Amino acid sequence: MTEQHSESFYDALGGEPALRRLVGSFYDQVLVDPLLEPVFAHFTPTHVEHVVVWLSEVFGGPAVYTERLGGHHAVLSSHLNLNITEEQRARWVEVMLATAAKELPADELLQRRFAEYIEWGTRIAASVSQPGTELGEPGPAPHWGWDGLA
Ligand code: HEM
Repeated sequence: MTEQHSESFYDALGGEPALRRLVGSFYDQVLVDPLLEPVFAHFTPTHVEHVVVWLSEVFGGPAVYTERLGGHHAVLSSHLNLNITEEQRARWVEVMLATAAKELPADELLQRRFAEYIEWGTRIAASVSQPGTELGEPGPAPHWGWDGLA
């Protein structure tokens, strides 16, 4: 943890309520975006809640995704065979970061670390989404904070 941030990354970003606002607003935009909407043809309302729970765990909140929703392996599996293009990945990032700028605190390091996770995570999602991917055992859920990937 850096000197100027005594609060945990999770608390600083506003915990689960902030992530719920972020993800809700994000999918409102994704589901009407011409490039992204076709990828989310099988979207369900539980999707939003599951992404909130995943992001909470990654950023230092409770490990509920690992305990109840299948953990890292399940998140990666959700993206298998989606065939996400680089254009779609980049658009996903663009919408997410624009939403984070509005919904998360205007702390420069917090926004930067969040953006780094999003860049990293979307590259993995797009990579495993290509045909023929075999996941193997991906290990525990990643953790991300003031110093990036823990
Ligand atoms: C940091 C990046 C990402 C995170 C944290 C993430 C997180 C998740 C999670 C937690 C789920 C499971 C939802 C559930 O259980 O219902 C999921 C599913 C999904 N994700 Fe992502 N995702 C990321 C990137 C992407 C990208 C870049 C795309 C496409 C452009 C994408 C498209 C999808 C789709 C279509 C599903 C639903 C698959 C189905 O129908 O079950 N994701 N994602």
